[in-house]
Amino acid sequence: MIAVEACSFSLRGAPLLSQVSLALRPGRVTAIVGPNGAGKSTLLGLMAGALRPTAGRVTLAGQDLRGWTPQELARRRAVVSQKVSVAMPMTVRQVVTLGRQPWRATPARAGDAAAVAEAISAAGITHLADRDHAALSGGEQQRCHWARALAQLAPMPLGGLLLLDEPTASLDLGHAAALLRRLRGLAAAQGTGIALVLHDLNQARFVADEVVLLEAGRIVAQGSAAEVLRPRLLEPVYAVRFHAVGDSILADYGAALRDAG
Ligand SMILES: Nc1ncnc2c1ncn2[C@@H]1O[C@H](COP(=O)(O)OP(=O)(O)OP(=O)(O)O)[C@@H](O)[C@H]1O
Repeated sequence: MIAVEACSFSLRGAPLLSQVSLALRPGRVTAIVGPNGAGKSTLLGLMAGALRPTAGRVTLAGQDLRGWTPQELARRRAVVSQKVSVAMPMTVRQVVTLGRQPWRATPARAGDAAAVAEAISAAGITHLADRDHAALSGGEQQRCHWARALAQLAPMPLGGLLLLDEPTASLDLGHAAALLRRLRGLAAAQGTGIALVLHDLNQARFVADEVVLLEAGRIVAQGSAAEVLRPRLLEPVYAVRFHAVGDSILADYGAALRDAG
C-alpha cells in the first residue's frame, strides 16, 4: 500500500500541493481528477517517489519512500508518466523490454521474452512490435508505454502498484475502454493497487473505486465516484455546468458555448 500522509509540496516557495492525504490500497482503483495545474501529476510524482514532499510523508508498505532503493521501488510499482521521451532509436519491443530491467538477475528474468510478448499483446500492439517507437502515432506510443508498465508489473508480489498519468489522453474510445477494462481486471484478479490521473470524468466514474478531486493543490472532495462526481461539487471547480444522465456525468458544452456567445 502507498500512503500519502498530510503531504505538501512547494517549488521555489510556490505551494503546488497542500495537506494532501490518500491511501492506495491493493485491488483498488483511485482516480485523481481536477483542472489543469491542480497538482495531479505532482501528486502522482510524490506517490512514485520521483518528488519528495516538503512536509508530511509518503510510505510504501509502512516504510518511508526515502528508505527504498530505486530498484526496490521498481519491483513494487510501475509508473506511466504523462510525457515519456525515448532518447535513442528503439523498436516498440525494445521499449517494452525496458520494463523487465528491474528483474535482471532474478528468476523472473527467465520469462522475459514471454512476458514482453504478453504485454505487447495485451496492449494491442503486436503488429507494431518491430516498428521504430519514434515513428508511432501519439496513441500508439501511449499503448507502447502501457505495455512497458505491464511487462514490469507481471512478476510483482501481490499484483504490485501501478501509477498512470492520463493514460487515455491520446487513445481512441475503443482503446481507452480496453485499457480501463484491463485496469479493472488487474485490480480484481491480481490485487494490483492503481492510481490514475484522468480528465474524462466518465472514465473515472466507471473505473474508480475512489475519486480524488483536486483544485489548486488541495483535495476538495474524496470518496466514491457517486459521492464526488456530482454537479454541485464539480461546477465550481471546472466552471462548467454538469448533468448526471443515468450513471454518466456529462459536461454541458452546449451551455458553455451559449454562455460564451
Ligand atoms: N518544475 C516546475 N516548475 C514550476 N512550476 C511547476 C513545475 N512543475 C509543476 N509546476 C506547476 O505546478 C502546478 C501543478 O502542476 P501539475 O503538473 O501537477 O498539474 P496537473 O494537475 O497535472 O495539470 P494538467 O491537467 O495540466 O496536466 C502547475 O501550475 C504547474 O505549472
